[in-house]
Amino acid sequence: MSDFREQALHYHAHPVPGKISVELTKPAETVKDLALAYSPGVAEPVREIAADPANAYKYTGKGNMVAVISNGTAILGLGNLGPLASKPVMEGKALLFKRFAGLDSIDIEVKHRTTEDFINTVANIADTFGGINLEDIKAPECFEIEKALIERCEIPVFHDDQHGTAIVTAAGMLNALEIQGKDIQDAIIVCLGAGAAAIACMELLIKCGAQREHIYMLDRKGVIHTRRDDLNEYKQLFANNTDKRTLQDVISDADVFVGVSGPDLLSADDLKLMADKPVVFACSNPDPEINPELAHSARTDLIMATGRSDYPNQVNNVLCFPFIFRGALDVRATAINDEMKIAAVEAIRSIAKEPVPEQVLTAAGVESLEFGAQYIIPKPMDPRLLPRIAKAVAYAAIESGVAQIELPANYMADLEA
Ligand SMILES: NC(=O)C1=CN([C@@H]2O[C@H](COP(=O)(O)OP(=O)(O)OC[C@H]3O[C@@H](n4cnc5c(N)ncnc54)[C@H](OP(=O)(O)O)[C@@H]3O)[C@@H](O)[C@H]2O)C=CC1
Ligand SMILES: CC(=O)C(=O)O
Ligand SMILES: [Mg+2]
Repeated sequence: MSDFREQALHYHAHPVPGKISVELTKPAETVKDLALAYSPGVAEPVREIAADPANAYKYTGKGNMVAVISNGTAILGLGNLGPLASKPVMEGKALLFKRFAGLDSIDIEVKHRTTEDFINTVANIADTFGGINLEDIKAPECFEIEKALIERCEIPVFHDDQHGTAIVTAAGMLNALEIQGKDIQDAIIVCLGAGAAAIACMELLIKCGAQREHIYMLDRKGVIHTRRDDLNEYKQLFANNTDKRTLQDVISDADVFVGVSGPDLLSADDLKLMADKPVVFACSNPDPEINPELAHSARTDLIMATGRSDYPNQVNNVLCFPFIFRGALDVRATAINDEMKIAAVEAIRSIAKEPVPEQVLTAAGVESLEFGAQYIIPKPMDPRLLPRIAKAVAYAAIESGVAQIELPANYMADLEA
């Protein structure tokens, strides 16, 4: 067993199996405590909630609780390995919610026969939570699932692999193109992958200025083009009227490569075909579309990012989902809309351009970090992410009319100081 594999398994197994547990927020030591916590005291909040469901936010943990829900059909880039095998990833997302945004989170892995079964299961338990983070559900079912749940649930429902990934990709991409001296409106973009992450990333890049006709998307069968008759309605939106058919055809002179597909699918020779000063986001986890060492040995003028923690420029939805939910829940938003997503993009982008706090340098094990090719996007442990993104998102929710309560006075002020 490799040393790292052994360490990873040991980390998950000891001192207790798994990565999360439940803690109590109230005393439960005396007879009086138990009388308040359970019978007879618990009947009082029950009656209050039955009279007005909004009281669930006052008397239970609902408002600070996010469910991380998966069916294990697209676990990272490992594929459809089933709900139970997805549990370490879902516990991991719960860990990140708590560590980075103080949100309580529970993982739920759903075994189901039909897409409708899955939707019904989630819709039927949704009221328990303040928000629902859907995770690692493959395309195209993920689109139908998210749409149906948004319609049926009164709390924010957010498919992280779509929108969390898109927000972080857009923030990193706008910064990377700025550093390379390129404009997103002119950029020729190749997107390898045509699933949950790919479709959402490209749609958000278009909202940020990219031209749809400059985007070449590929799935396992090659370029998605207008003469294909096997495209689902989501891929159809990216059907390009072109004679180009292969990755090599479209990567020639491209400015941008976004990989949200699988490991080792982009070769050094492919990379050499790209235009001057390219931007390469090889975001497949755990193994990127091209290894960064190989990419940097192939050319010196590129900006390179991966989804991993152990290389510079980590383009990973961890930079978004804890913080966007924090802001959404703090104003009891009914949805996470485009205005909130764009606010998150701008907040993430701007942090990368400012001096980096000492504690981030220490955690990253480096002496300095400065906006540039090796630092296009903040590190996940940057303490500015929480106040800046949550506040921007909460304000966007209020301004766009989906907030149900006002922000508390001096919101996040102590963390911003
Ligand atoms: N860094 C980050 O933050 C994130 C990274 N990701 C990564 O993106 C990848 C996809 O995830 P997700 O979108 O959720 O999964 P989906 O299952 O929804 O989509 C996978 C897509 O990849 C395509 N694909 C797979 N293998 C190949 C191949 N050999 N050549 C071309 N296309 C291929 C599939 O093609 P087809 O349609 O033909 O089946 C499909 O369109 C994963 O590796 C995941 O780890 C995802 C979310 C966040
Ligand atoms: C990061 C993540 O969500 C993924 O790779 O699926
Ligand atoms: Mg995921």
